[in-house]
Amino acid sequence: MSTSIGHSPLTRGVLLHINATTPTHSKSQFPFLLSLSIASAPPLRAVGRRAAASMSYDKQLAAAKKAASLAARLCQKVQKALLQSDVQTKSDRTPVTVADYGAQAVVSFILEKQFPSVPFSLVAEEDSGDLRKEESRETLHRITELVNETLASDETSDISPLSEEDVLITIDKGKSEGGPHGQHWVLDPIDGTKGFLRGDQYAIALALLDKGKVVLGVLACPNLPLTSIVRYDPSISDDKVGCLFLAQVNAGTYMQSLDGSLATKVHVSAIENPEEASFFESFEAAHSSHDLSSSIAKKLGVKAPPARIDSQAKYGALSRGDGAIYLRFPRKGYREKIWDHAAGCIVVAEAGGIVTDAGGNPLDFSKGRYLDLDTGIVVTNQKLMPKLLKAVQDSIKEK
Ligand SMILES: Nc1ncnc2c1ncn2[C@@H]1O[C@H](COP(=O)(O)O)[C@@H](OP(=O)(O)O)[C@H]1O
Ligand SMILES: [Mg+2]
Ligand SMILES: [Mg+2]
Ligand SMILES: [Mg+2]
Repeated sequence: MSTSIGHSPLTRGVLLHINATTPTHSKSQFPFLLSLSIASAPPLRAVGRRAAASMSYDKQLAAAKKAASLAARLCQKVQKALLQSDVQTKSDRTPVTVADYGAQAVVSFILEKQFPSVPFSLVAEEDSGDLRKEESRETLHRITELVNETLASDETSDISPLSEEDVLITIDKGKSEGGPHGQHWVLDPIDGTKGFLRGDQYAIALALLDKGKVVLGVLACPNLPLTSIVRYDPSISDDKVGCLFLAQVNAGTYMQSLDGSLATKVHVSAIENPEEASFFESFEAAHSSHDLSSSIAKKLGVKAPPARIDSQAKYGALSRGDGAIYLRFPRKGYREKIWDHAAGCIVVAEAGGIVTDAGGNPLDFSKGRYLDLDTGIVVTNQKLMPKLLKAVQDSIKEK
């Protein structure tokens, strides 16, 4: 038995409203979180453990937040009225939509414009190859319209519309190889495209690497409920949806609603007894072996059925304690890409969790576009990790 989590946004409003009884927080409590406008980004300020750190990424975090929020706006618009012609198939047979391309263009454009004096490097999933083909003319036209509408909807900016060629060039800024030197943005414009197409969970995932380490991450999850996803039943619940997770190295992870009405510090689950832990895995069985995770859960005595969720929304949900474990075991030979994990990884780590491969090694984002890891990805809190890794390694041996 399993729980599949998602909802059709066609039947639900995605705009959020502030509940009068919900506590809100002053700007001074969360200096790096609240402004969508970069112009009014707060001054650098030590926050918590970051006081000891030598480097602050406040400005980059404010820019990332603005870029991901605008990209989420574009994606929500497309998901509400998805056309058949909005979807294409890439050469690796995975789907891509006008929203994947549009979101990549929006994020790339905003980030480059924001930091004109530093070399811009972006490692992103999509490229313009297929869009430059004759048969994609209409698709490119639609993407360009979407990008221009989205950029124009940001009342803080005043830019002239992009041409189709500008959009193609902006998408292709994402071809950087990343690596261990300098700073690189890492973007998955829509993580969980299959979930997006089903009307379920997806995320805009944006991170910054500095000398090969992830130093900030933003996850925009337009369909994630503000309350726990494990108890969420979209057919009967009218919980508000739309979460933004923000993490900066040594400064913790915060969550707010996508409309900016809430900002709270989040922590991973403190559960120590695996019997009480619920676990997350991919909705798509082709992305991660459900059999292997079920044998691990059995060994640990986990009682709850797995919660199957698309995208890095799993990392976001885990960072606030909706569940305690996330297991991912792709088929042998599959190479994980850095944009599928960079933002999620820091969101969980700054909330007190650990992300490793099946051998217990931390993920290494300094090797270029791919992660080079030992079988699978394992995520949980500090207390559960030793037991979990033992169960993982025993189950892999038995396979
Ligand atoms: N055979 C496979 N094994 C593992 N991951 C795969 C896969 N095919 C695609 N993916 C990745 O799984 C991601 C979605 O993860 P999840 O299963 O957690 O929703 C996809 O991201 P995109 O949707 O950005 O392409 C894609 O990169
Ligand atoms: Mg993809
Ligand atoms: Mg992805
Ligand atoms: Mg993607």
